Amino acid sequence: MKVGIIGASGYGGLELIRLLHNHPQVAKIDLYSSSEEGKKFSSKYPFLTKLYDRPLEKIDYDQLVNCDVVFASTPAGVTTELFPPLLDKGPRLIDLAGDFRLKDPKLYAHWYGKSPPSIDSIEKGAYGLTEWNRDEIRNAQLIANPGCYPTATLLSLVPLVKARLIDATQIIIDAKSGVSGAGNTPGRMTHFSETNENLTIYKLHEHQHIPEIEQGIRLFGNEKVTVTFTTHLIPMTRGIMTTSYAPVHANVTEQDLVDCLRQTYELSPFIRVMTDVGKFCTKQVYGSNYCDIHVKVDSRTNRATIVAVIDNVVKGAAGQAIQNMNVQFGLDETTGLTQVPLFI
Ligand SMILES: NC(=O)C1=CN([C@@H]2O[C@H](COP(=O)(O)OP(=O)(O)OC[C@H]3O[C@@H](n4cnc5c(N)ncnc54)[C@H](OP(=O)(O)O)[C@@H]3O)[C@@H](O)[C@H]2O)C=CC1
Ligand SMILES: CC(=O)N[C@@H](CCC(=O)OP(=O)(O)O)C(=O)O
Repeated sequence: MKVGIIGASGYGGLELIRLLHNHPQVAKIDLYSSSEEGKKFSSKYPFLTKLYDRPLEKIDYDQLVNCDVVFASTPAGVTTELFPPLLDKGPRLIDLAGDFRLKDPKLYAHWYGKSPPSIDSIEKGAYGLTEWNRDEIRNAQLIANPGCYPTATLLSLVPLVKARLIDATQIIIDAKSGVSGAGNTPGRMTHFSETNENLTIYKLHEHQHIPEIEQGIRLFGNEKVTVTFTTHLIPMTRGIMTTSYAPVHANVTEQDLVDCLRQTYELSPFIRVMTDVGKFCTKQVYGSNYCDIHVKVDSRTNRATIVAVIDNVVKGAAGQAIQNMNVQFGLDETTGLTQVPLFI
């Protein structure tokens, strides 16, 4: 397969390169840049010396149409323009940004503050939460890869909502991310001296992933809800933990929740449901495509605490994007994604 990566120099792009490099079905990876075309990639990133010494290429439709897959890992708004002319021209398109995730263009305009793509192109896109949408993903020309926070949140909550085990109207999600989630563009929020030894709550009640989470719960869990969702920046590089709280319905036990999650994900190689854990942490998935889920019911309050961890740049971005590519090309879902987590 010939693969093109637009936004190759960003964090999502670099992670796509790292994972696709060892993908047995990928023969060639073209690296595109909107600002540094012609620059030798390994002079920008010396860690890629002897691996990617060639120059970055100018974004060029004539070249892109010859790819089997084009990934875009670009800021929101870019693929709204770049992708529609490539639709139905040959390559499968996989977008790591938010442009095509929200089915209602008014929601995209409101939460991202940008003009949405055309309805036609939104409709051609499949929401790429692999474990919940394999059939659509398999046949879609365009995949809207989920946001990092919605990935962890939806994977852990949807089975319990769908089975009507928790009260979805009362869900509260407390989420935390490492700073790589903000990408490699320097900004005040990720400045070392303001991130190190610090904990920041940000985009309070304004986070662009709120409508994506609500849409996912509606589409896959069949419940129309509004959620309380808060995001925090943690002084670490990779990792997301989402901690969700919801009342359990009458006569539902902790074992019912565990059984529901286990049965739902029995055939999903990247979802691990864990019980009896003394410690549950982001490092247990670091560098891997796993999403680990842990659930416990507080018998005093009758509320469930549902925790999920992912690596934001792997399962939350590049890894899930490659998992979706595997589904599209009829490959085993785990192809190229069998990395053991880097725990120490
Ligand atoms: N980081 C993460 O954990 C996650 C990120 N995402 C989403 O994935 C996307 C990429 O994120 P991330 O890699 O972190 O971001 P980065 O800021 O690290 O990289 C974005 C890249 O996009 C390219 N770019 C910028 N402007 C344009 C343009 N106008 N046209 C084409 N390319 C452009 C840049 O490369 P160049 O200047 O060379 O073109 C840049 O390297 C974002 O939409 C983000 O929200 C989703 C899930 C998780
Ligand atoms: C730590 C941090 O800043 N994380 C980013 C996540 C970026 C992302 O996944 O957002 P879209 O793909 O929806 O643009 C944020 O909270 O906005």
